Amino acid sequence: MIIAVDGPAASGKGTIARALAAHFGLPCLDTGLLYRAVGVQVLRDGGDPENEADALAACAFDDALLADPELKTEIAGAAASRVSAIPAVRAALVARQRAFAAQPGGAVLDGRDIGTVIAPDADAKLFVKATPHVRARRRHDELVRLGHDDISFDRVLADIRARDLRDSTRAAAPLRPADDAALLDTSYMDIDAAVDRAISLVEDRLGIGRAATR
Ligand SMILES: Nc1ncnc2c1ncn2[C@@H]1O[C@H](COP(=O)(O)OP(=O)(O)O)[C@@H](O)[C@H]1O
Ligand SMILES: Nc1ccn([C@@H]2O[C@H](COP(=O)(O)OP(=O)(O)O)[C@@H](O)[C@H]2O)c(=O)n1
Repeated sequence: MIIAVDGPAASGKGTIARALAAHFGLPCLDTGLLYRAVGVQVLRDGGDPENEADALAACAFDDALLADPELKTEIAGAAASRVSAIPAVRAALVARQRAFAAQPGGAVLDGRDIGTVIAPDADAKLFVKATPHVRARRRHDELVRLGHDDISFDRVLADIRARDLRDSTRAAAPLRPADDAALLDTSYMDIDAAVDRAISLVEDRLGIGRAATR
């Protein structure tokens, strides 16, 4: 069983994807980390995240980078958003994501194009959203918790708006809900409520569990 979870920055898709994976006993891949790793690698190499050759060279990053706390910064997020608009970079990362999705038993993947490009035949698709202000508040709180308290709320909000615009207007695999995705607006839900709703929506799609017996 493949579950695709997409949505904009700090909508809660990663939290929901991990909870769904735990609930259904599936492995989970945060695909944003791959793009963040490419973005950080370009910067470390002294390259330009919008230069195709620089970004493509960075796709050969060492997997140890995926666990580096630097990937969580807004600088990494902005660099990820830039490299991810380059079709050759997306192409270089597709096989790894599809292989993860295709493992026996299935998987949960979260990102921007899981339901549209990586796993268009996923058994269940969610598109998680929330208002920019709510997302910026969540991301700012998270950054402060992680010790990155040198960034203002207004800066995080501006970064999120810029990333939303770049991610949804690019030609290659733009951020958009798949036609058959269930929409989940978490603006006024706490984590428990959002996870509970996500499980119900997936069960609904699969025709199992609570939703089927309601
Ligand atoms: N429904 C929610 N209510 C409050 N905080 C949330 C909610 N969902 C996620 N968060 C918090 O917001 C931050 C971003 O969530 P995350 O799942 O990483 O988002 P995304 O993967 O979409 O970027 C995290 O600190 C997470 O704990
Ligand atoms: N499947 C994906 C995942 C991320 N990305 C890009 O990578 C950036 C960082 O993704 P992320 O999921 O780690 O970011 P957050 O939503 O956690 O802030 C996004 O802004 C996208 O530009 C993408 O293009 N496709």
